[in-house]
Amino acid sequence: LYRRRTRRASLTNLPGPEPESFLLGNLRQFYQGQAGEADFKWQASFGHMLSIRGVLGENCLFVSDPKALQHIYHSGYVFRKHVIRKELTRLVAGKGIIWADTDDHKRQRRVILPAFGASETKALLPYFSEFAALLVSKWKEIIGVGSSATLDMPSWMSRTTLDVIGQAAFDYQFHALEDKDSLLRQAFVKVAGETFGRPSKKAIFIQNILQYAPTPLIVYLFGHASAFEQARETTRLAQQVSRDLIDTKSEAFMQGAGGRDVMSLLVKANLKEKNSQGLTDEEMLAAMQTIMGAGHETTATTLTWTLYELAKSPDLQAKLRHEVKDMEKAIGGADFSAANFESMPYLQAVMKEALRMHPVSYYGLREAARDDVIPLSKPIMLRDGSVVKEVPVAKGTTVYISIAGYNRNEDVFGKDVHRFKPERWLDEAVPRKGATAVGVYGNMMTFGSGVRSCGYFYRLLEYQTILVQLMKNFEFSVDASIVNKIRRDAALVMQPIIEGEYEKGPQLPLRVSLVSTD
Ligand code: HEM
Repeated sequence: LYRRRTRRASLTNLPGPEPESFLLGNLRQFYQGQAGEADFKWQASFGHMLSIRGVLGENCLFVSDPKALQHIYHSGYVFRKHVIRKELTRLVAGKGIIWADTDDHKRQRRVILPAFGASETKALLPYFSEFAALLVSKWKEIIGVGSSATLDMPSWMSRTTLDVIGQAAFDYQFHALEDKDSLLRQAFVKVAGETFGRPSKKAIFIQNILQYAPTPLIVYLFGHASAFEQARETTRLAQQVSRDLIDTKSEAFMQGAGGRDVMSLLVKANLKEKNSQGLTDEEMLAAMQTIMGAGHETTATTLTWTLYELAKSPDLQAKLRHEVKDMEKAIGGADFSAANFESMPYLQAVMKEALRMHPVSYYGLREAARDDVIPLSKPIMLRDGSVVKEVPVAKGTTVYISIAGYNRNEDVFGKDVHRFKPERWLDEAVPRKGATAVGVYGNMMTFGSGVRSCGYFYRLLEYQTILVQLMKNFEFSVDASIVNKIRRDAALVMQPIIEGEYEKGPQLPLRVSLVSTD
C-alpha cells in the first residue's frame, strides 16, 4: 500500500482541489453529487488535467484534456479498466466483453461487434419503427382526442427500447409496452440507483479501499455484500431469460440458422471462429446479459433527456418538428429510412447536442498498467509554478475520465457549453477544425473511444426512429416546478430523478399533447 501510494507522488504537483478528508479525499464530492457537478466545478478552477485525492490520500488523475484522452484511449490496454470498475461490471454483466481485458477482450469484440454493423443495423429498422408506432398508439389511447396527459418518460422509453432489443437482438417479445411489465425490466430499472446511486461515505470508502485487496477477495466481497443484492438479482433474472432463449432457440442456433436478429448473427459468427477464438458458454451468456442491459436503458435514458431539453425549449422543438414534417411530405408519408434521417441536419444537431450534454455513461475509471507519460493539449502550470506539456504517471495510478467534463470542453465544443444549443453543430462548425480526434461520434466521449468504444450505429438509428415518430405526433412541455427538482443522478449511469423522491427511482414527467394538424 505504501509503495503504491508513494509511486503516485508525481501527481502531487498537479493543480487540483484540496481534499475534504484524509479518509475520503475528494471522493465524497464526486460520488455523492449530481453527475458532472464536481467535474464542472473543478475544471472551472483547475483546468482539464488535475489531481484529486482518493481514499487514504491516494493521488488520482482527473482528465478531460483532449490530447491526454486520445493518448489514454488509443494506447490499447495500457490504461486498462480499473480493478474496482471491472469487478462491478462483472456483477451486472458477467465475465463478458465489458469485463474482459487484452486478448480476451479482443476475442469477444471480434465476435460481438460485427452483429452491430451499419448494414446489419439497417435491417433492424422495421423493428425500431414497429415499436415506435406502438408507443405512439399507446399514448394516443391515453391522451384521447384533443387533450393531453402527463407521462413519465423513463418508464415509457425503457419499455419501448426493451421491446426493441428483445425483438431486434433475440427475436423475443418482452411485451413491456403492452403493460406486461416483467420482473426483469423492473430489476434493470432499480439496479443502477440501488447499487451505485447515493453511496454513503462508508460505502465509498470500502469500495475504493478494496483496490488494494487481492482480486479473489474483491470478487468474494462483491459477490456477498448485501449492498449488491439488487445487482445479483438482476443478473440472475437476465441469465434466466438468456438460458430460456438459448434452450428454445438452440436447435436453430446450432445450425447457424435463425433470423436477422443480433443473437443469430452472433451465434453464426461464433460458429465461424475456431474453437479457442469463439465465445465460451459463459461468455455467450454474458454477451446476452450485456446486450439486454446496455442495449435498452442507455438509449432510453438518452431519449428521456432529449425530450426534456426539447420540452424546456418550445422553439427548438418546433424547429425540429418542422424539419420532420417537411421530410414526411417529401417522402409521401412513407416510413423514414436511415438516409432520410441522415439528410435532416437539425435532427442530427439535436441528437448530437443531447448526447453531448447528457452522456449516460458520464465517467470512466482506468488504471495505468505500466509507467507512462501523458501528453497535454495545452501546457499547464503546476503548483510549484513550473509549466509542463506532459504528465508522467506511475504504474497503478487511478485515472478518472471525465466524460461529462470533456463533452463541455470549450476548446472543442465552443461557447455556452452548459447550454443546450443544437445550433452549435450547424453554425459554429463544432467540433472545431483541427481539434484532437478523441471520440468515435461527433468527437464526443459519449460512446467512449479506442479499443473499448461502443458500436454506436445501432443506438443512433433506434434513437432517431423513436424521436422522429414522437415529434411527428406529439408536443412536449414541462412544468417549471418539475424543472427545479430534476437531478442528474450519479449512479454509474446518469439517470433523471426528482429531488425528494429518490426512492421512486428514475422519473421525469412531461406533459404530452397531440400535435395540431393545421
Ligand atoms: C445512447 C446509448 C449508449 C451510450 C451513450 C453508450 C455508451 C457506451 C460507452 C461510453 C462505452 C465505452 C465503455 C468503456 O470505455 O469502458 C460503451 C461500450 C459498450 N456498449 Fe454502449 N452505449 C449506448 C448504447 C448501447 C447499446 C444499445 C448497446 C447494445 C445493444 C451497447 C453495447 C455496448 C457494448 C457491448 C460495449 C462494450 C464494448 C467493449 O468493451 O469493447 N451500448 N457504451
